[in-house]
Amino acid sequence: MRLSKESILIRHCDNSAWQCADNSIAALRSLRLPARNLLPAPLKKVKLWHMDISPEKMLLLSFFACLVGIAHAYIWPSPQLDALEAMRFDPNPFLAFLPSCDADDPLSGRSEISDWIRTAYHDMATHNVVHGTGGMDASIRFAEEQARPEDAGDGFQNTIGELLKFSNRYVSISDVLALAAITAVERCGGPQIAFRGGRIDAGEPNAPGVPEPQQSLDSHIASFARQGFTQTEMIGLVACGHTFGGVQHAPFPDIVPEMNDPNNTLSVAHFDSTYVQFDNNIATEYISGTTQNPLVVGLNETTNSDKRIFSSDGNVTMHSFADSPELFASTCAGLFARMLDTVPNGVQLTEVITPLPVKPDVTLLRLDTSGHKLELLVSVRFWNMAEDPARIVRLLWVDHIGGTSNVTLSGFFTVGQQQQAQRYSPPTSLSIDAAAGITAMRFEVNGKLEDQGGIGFPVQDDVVMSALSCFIADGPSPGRFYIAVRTSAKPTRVYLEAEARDSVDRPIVVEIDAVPPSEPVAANVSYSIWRVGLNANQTFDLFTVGAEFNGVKGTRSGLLTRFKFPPCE
Ligand code: HEM
Repeated sequence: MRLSKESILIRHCDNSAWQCADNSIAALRSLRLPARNLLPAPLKKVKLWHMDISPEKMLLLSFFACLVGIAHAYIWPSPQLDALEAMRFDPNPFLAFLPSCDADDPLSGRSEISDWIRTAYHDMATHNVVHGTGGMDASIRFAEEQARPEDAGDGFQNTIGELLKFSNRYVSISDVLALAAITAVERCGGPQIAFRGGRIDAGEPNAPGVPEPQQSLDSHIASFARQGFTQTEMIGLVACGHTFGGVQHAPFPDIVPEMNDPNNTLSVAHFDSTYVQFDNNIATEYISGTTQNPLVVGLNETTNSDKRIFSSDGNVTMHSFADSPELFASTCAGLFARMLDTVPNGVQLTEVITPLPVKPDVTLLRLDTSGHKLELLVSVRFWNMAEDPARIVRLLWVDHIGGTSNVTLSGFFTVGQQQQAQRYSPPTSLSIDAAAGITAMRFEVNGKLEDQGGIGFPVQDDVVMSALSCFIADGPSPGRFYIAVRTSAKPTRVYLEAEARDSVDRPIVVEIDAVPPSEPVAANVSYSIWRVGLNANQTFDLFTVGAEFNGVKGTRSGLLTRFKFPPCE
């Protein structure tokens, strides 16, 4: 196996073998290999990614796995997909942060999760399907957009203020906004919604384009058409969104009067009677004539936009929603997904993020202070696996000289969103002979091998952090950092990739070069130590290790925090 410069287009294997053939044809074509015996089928580019295995092997594995019906989410590791998958499924600060479905302050009448859903819609609604501009790109974070009458209210500012910090180089601000809306719907009684990553954050505000309540039905139909939705889909999307929240007096005094209600201090007129829950009451109450929706029964007919929209097809769509909560839920799942996947031209979303059945997590791989041992902090998560104290899980790892070592894993506990998952890890970090190193991991579960269909879980130990690194808590410098470079590897550059933000808050990476040792490295030493050259006031918390080989750059570690190292003396 060697580092491949090829990029393979692989499409997630759904359920059918022909779909898989589709994927494999795409991959074959990308490799310029003949695909004579396969039926041609429409191809869709989904994701470009680089693997640490030869593309030919990857292709064959993908194809045969698909043909025998083994659906795979993606091949580990893939830094972006790993990060998106973890944010979607693992317990993490983002999911822990999301509030409950109840009103943020039960007496305010307002609910935070509704803000997140409305924020996602307003971000998307600038899309122009003809020109391919606007869409889910987090342009709603710009004060200029928020100041427009079409974006009245403080919900956008609040949402961005709360969620922006969860974005990073792999999960854009707009990915976070999309996932927040999805999680809000799913947690509050709604259907599962497909989540893709890969949105790209705008560098400036988009052209205006969010519909407003006082506008005519014709202009709303035209507006949704510009966004890429038919009239029927418009009715659906508005009903799906307006199953949450309501209209607040402060930004819309002409629609909702001051209520002077101690149980609704912000004077919010809700769209339905269950405004913190996803259900079809928005439709049943509308059809039964009991609705209090301020955009249906508001005193000012001009601003009754929901009334005009819902009745625009003779109430056919709303009747169908009222008759079937299941139809409403499945329609909303599809429409929300389309809304969130509406992106500017040129943005290539990932495949739908599904949980990896077996997912290692290399928290840290570093050379110890003696220079003779590699310390590996690793765990593995098995998705949809029930608890079983009698289960025996082993980690086997392969080294550079053809040896295999193993350790029995323990300390499992239940993790995961939506389904049961089990995480196993060695009792302590593994101490690996530095000369032998590590090239790949495999797992054994009650004797059954888990190795990604034979390719194993590759580990790169050519450029790793050195345990000589240390952090400074409060100082102009974040610490002193050293990178260990395997003597057999000949990188042209080695650097830290520090997480930072650009002038418009987009996550970026700042490369900080490391310098090689000035003295020649002794022949019997496995790693040379490179020193990272920090400028004054160059601060960061999160970083990865980067290396360049003959002009090809690659990230060599998971996201590390400088606090993983001891304080500097
Ligand atoms: C013609 C189209 C639409 C119009 C005119 C419209 C209008 C409004 C208005 C005036 C509000 C009150 C905002 C506030 O008081 O802060 C609101 C709230 C809301 N809208 Fe829409 N909307 C439309 C479509 C949509 C769509 C398609 C979605 C989502 C799919 C959506 C989701 C929401 C949500 C969740 C709220 C509640 C916000 C909260 O309670 O904080 N809306 N909408």
